Amino acid sequence: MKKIGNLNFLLLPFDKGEIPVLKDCSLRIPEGQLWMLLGPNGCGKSTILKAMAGLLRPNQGHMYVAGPRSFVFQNPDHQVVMPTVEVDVAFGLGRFNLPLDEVLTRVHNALEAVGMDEYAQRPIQILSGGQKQRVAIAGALAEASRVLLLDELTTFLDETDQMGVLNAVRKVVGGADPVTALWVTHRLEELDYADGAIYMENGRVVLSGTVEDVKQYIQKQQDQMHNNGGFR
Ligand SMILES: Nc1ncnc2c1ncn2[C@@H]1O[C@H](COP(=O)(O)OP(=O)(O)OP(=O)(O)O)[C@@H](O)[C@H]1O
Repeated sequence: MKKIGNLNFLLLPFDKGEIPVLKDCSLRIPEGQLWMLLGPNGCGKSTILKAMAGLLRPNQGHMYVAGPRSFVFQNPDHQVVMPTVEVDVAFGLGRFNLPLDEVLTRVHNALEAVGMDEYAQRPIQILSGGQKQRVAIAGALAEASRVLLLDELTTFLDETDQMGVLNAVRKVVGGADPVTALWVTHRLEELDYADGAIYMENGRVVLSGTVEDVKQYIQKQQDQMHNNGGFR
């Protein structure tokens, strides 16, 4: 078993039904960093993320993730469901049986961390998609999650909202209390916010390294595709 900072796991061959989706996947993300996970449609990015979050159970192999973790969905309407911002962030704390003072402190700190404190009393339905994503991330932080698993958060967002979410994640990852994040994306411009990147193909991790390494790999793939008339 591998131990890697606060995000420790080893994912061995993993079948979904009869079809193996992830094959010998093992990746490493240093604690307190934001890494991006990229790859063609259907290569297994969301499956890895969901397995790490405990939303999917590998039916072969072993997996180990250290530290409390939270999954943030592509569509915030599937996650941010309470009437106001403050109540939504507090919602997940119900199961911890905390004193009210502590709930309020955690909610305030989490909203501040994602730049949404001044929206605490606002109704959820007036928020933009990116603001809702930041509320979802605040919910994870309030629950003291140390690992954020972020699945294509910006797909439905305009540029302003996209920047708001990227900056919020960057800020919490670089904060005093180390948070580690793995962010699935198709948007190459988002790579510039990352500390490192991983590229997957057909259920395998084919590259894990610097942002520059992954950019070069993608460029090479695109050049090859271009030279082959659009097909690989
Ligand atoms: N519930 C499921 N049952 C069976 N196969 C599934 C299931 N969910 C996904 N798959 C298959 O697993 C493979 C990986 O899917 P996954 O959603 O992880 O890919 P992805 O890289 O996140 O793709 P995208 O970029 O399109 O979101 C695909 O072949 C997909 O069809």
